[in-house]
Amino acid sequence: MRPTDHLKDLSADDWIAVTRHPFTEALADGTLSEGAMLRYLEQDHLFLAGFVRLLASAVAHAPSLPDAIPAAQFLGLITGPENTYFLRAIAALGGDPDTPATPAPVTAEFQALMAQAAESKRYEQMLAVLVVAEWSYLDWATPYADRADDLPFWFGEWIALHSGGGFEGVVAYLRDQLDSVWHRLDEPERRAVEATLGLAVALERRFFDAAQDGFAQP
Ligand SMILES: Cc1ncc(CO)c(N)n1
Repeated sequence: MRPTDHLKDLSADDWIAVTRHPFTEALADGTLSEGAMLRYLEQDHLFLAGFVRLLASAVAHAPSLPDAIPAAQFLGLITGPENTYFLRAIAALGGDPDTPATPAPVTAEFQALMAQAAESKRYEQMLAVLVVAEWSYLDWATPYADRADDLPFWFGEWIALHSGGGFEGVVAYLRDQLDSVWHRLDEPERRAVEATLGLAVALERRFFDAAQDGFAQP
């Protein structure tokens, strides 16, 4: 079994909760309220700031240039079209894209986990969080890919950004990186990857749970 399949299986319950969540079901049905989508995107834009630093750290710690290049290109996508999506969608939903929201507790925990991984100097720790973030989004979004064009852009583009061949390639690359580094880890390092990856899946679940009740705002 691939190490990344083993790692996902350790969090099977949380994984299913994340990838078949009522929040993303409502998003893909177009029934999610605009207020709930706005509050989700405001919190997720804060997530993105930590994610960019984490991905940049992974670029810096990749063992070779060919290992670094797909992550570097993905960094361009996230800081380009994806960031622009955030700015357009937050504005269209009535928010102010220039004023960062106050981090909700789960957002702050996610930021702390990403900062810890980014500063760990351990490539496998960075990959543990990156694999969860991208693979779980690919899994929830893929079944809805054919609906993206029929939805308002703030729903449809969010699905399109996390499905399709290009994004599948990103996830395949991140999994390959973690699968290869896994074989060079000793037992304590493997247990540490399992712990970080499990924490990341649990936080993804709590993030959607919180998003579903508007991050505790009316
Ligand atoms: C919380 C969260 N996890 C993963 C992704 C995918 O990048 C995202 N945008 N937000």
